[in-house]
Amino acid sequence: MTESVNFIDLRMTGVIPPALYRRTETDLSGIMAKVEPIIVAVREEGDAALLRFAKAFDGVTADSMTLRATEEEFETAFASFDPEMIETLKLAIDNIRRFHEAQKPEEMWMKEISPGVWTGDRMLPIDSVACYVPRGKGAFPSVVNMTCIPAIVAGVKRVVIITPPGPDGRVDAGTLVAAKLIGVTEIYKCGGAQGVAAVAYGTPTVPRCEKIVGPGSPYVVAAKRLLAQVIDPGTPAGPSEALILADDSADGALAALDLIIESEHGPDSSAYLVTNSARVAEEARAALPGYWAEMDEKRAGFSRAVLCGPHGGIVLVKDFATAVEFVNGYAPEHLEILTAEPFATLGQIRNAGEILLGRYTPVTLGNYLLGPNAVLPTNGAARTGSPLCVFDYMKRASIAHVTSAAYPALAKHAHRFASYEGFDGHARAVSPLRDKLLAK
Ligand SMILES: NC(=O)c1ccc[n+]([C@@H]2O[C@H](COP(=O)([O-])OP(=O)(O)OC[C@H]3O[C@@H](n4cnc5c(N)ncnc54)[C@H](O)[C@@H]3O)[C@@H](O)[C@H]2O)c1
Ligand SMILES: N[C@H](CO)Cc1c[nH]c[nH+]1
Ligand SMILES: [Zn+2]
Repeated sequence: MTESVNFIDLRMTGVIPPALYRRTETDLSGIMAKVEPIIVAVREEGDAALLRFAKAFDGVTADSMTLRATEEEFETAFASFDPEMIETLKLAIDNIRRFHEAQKPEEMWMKEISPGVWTGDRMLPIDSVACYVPRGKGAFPSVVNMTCIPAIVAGVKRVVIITPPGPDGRVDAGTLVAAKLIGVTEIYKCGGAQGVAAVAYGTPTVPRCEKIVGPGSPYVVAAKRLLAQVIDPGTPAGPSEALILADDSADGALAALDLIIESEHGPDSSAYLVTNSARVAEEARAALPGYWAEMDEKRAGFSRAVLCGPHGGIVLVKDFATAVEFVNGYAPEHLEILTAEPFATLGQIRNAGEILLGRYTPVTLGNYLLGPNAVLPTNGAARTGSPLCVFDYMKRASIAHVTSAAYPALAKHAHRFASYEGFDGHARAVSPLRDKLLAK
């Protein structure tokens, strides 16, 4: 491979070309057209359609496949699983659980906001959630952890996993082991659009769920959009992306090592190193080919496609303020800060899904085991959106109580308001008519 990394030198201009903020544009219109009949088939034929699509799209060749993972599958997965990897999963699960427990709100709060007026919020878990675990481009026990643990911490009664089966008709072993360690035992072998439709409508085997969370292929994204009136589609999480922000204190070779992390997910990912240091930029440029040469061929291919293509590379800017402007304009999913004073830099960042501070906090740690959720807003959604968290599995009801002493003054104002808006029934409910009934 002779491609060279995309090197964007903006030192002569303070202007960041808007094209640099773009991610891969997945035109979903063609996919939507393919997904519609899949959804109809699942709604009308249920399990039979799921089994047919497993053969067609997941290459299942097994003669018979149960749609729900069996106890035997869990046991086989555990028996063949590397014990050291179980240790690692346990460490990740512990940290992720502790983070989300710390994040969990009080079940209820109430405050007297004016004399006799008590108001607050009550938080309750949703009844059921389907956690989508992708399998097309790899195995993702990490997604099991990130989607199921906050659900359990939130107190969701029914947590199920849906995931594409392998050609052998079985669930990926890492997914089975992580699920069991967390305490999730309902896993259904349906991926893509058919999986989303199954939990949206329910089938004889797959339960209907209130909400679906987790990243997936464009088929999953399209199905979530089409079924948004039937199932809560949660925050969309698209192709992975990261920015590495470095100043002149950074080691360019280290920055390059971390630039590769999210670029290896797939050719649809995005990743930039942005720096005001020509030395850091040049060191990173020089280091990349050596790293790619040492990597797994498929992953190196994805990384090269990203960093030598239109959605990745090295951006060299004239000063650090412009580098920060680039970060805030881009609103990355993951941001790693490699500066002399990362906590001082943090104060300048307004838009990022996850902010990792310093050279000992690479994106890889955040992806797997620090605790904060790695299912994050992508494609600039971090401007307004937040990481997946316990709140995504809970709903909030406002609560209020008025004392008899506080009622008369409030009723007078509410009556005036209702009359102004022309709501006679509203007004009568706080009129002297009520006073008479209250006095009975
Ligand atoms: N944000 C995160 O936390 C995170 C984590 C991991 C992965 N990701 C992203 O999630 C995505 C996962 O991609 P994946 O491919 O592994 O997902 P996937 O497992 O959902 O894709 C496979 C499914 O796509 C469907 N499909 C494939 N070809 C089809 C066709 N021709 N017609 C109809 N359906 C078809 C099938 O149902 C199949 O089961 C990637 O973009 C990755 O970057 C994000
Ligand atoms: N980078 C993904 C989130 O954007 C998380 C992940 C899982 N495995 C590897 N990476
Ligand atoms: Zn990753």
